[in-house]
Amino acid sequence: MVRGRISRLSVRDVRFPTSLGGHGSDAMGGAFPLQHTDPDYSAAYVVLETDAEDGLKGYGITFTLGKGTEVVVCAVNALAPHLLNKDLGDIVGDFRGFYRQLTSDGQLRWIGPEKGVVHLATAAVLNAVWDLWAKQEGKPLWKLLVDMDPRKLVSCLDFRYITDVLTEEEAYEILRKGQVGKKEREEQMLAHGYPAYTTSCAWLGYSDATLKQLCSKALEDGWTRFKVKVGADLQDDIRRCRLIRNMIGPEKTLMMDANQRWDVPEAVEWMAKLAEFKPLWIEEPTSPDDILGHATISKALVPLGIGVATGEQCHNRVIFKQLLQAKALQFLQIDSCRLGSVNENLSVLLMAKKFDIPVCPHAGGVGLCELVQHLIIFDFISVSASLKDRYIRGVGRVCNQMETRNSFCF
Ligand SMILES: C[C@H](O)[C@@H](O)CC(=O)C(=O)O
Ligand SMILES: [Mg+2]
Repeated sequence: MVRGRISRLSVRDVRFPTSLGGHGSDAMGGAFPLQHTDPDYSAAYVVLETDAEDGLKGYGITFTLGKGTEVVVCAVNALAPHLLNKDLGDIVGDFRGFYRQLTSDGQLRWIGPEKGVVHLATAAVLNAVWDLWAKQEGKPLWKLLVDMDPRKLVSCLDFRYITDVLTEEEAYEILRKGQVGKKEREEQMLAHGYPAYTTSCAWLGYSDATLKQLCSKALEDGWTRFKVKVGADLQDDIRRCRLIRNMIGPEKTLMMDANQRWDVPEAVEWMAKLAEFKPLWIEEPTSPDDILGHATISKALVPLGIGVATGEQCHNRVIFKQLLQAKALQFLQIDSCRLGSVNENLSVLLMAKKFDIPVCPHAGGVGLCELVQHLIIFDFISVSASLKDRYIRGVGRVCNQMETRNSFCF
């Protein structure tokens, strides 16, 4: 039973100096060889308190990089009046309405709508609401979602702008069919976790020596799927991809990530040169807003056996809808903090199911690995019922499989 009135919303600017070690570096940003040298992994960290006696708090974040956090914190504070003094029961009782209320704020909508800083702030705030709801129900978020009646679940989602590909009734049907075999899939997740890959050995700013050392360690730890950053300098990419492919051998999976570095023809030409290293996908080959550009790249890379993955900077469900309609991606990468929290992420999971495209969430940044596992475990148990071509991003810890954990955020 949900209870309490939101009595306090606080938001903190949390930063980690990851740039000092080149962790998180990619091909976007300053000119080569500088690259994206200053990604300080950060989060706008929201805490919700209620007047209920249980003392439970809701924790929500959105992932940011360094000083961008200041702007998101400001946007979270601007959204706070929508939550303060509201009953949690009223919020989750009409969650679609509440999502609409936040994304339609008359003065904030102009700097969105449903995109950019204001949408990142919406994600942080709503992530905290979902966390609080799950905690009050005494369940991890994935379990709250898995156990929820499909009618109630679809009532939390905003289908505005996507009904041309997915209506509420179709979403309900997907979830209704997903009830079959749910128990077995839940047991499978609890016993074995979800397949995972690592990016931790091959950030662009790492020296070859660091790459080798981290890759050996990852192999020792049992990892079998590796992502390497590419896109700044072709000869450098060829050397690094050869190095990593030689180390992992021909059977293990290699993914590549260009972080939006290329124009469309350049992406195709560049990837033709990296095809010998057999990447499963090229991630973010060009601007995240260029739907038709992604479609062109996808089409050109099919004969090379390379898929296109994108989504970590995809604004909202509308862009994902068009990426799916345009056959512009083979791997869909939701981001738990860029889309409007669980509400909007679920609508994208359901569209991906309809288009039969595997979802491989973006993670790795502060808190993202924790958040996305709830979404993807729900996806497996209640929506996709498949692990084919689906991988979650892991950091450090357990190899190849993300274990299920207890809370949504921390
Ligand atoms: C700047 C970030 O570290 C970015 O490179 C992350 C990313 O692309 C990924 O995790 O994938
Ligand atoms: Mg990426």
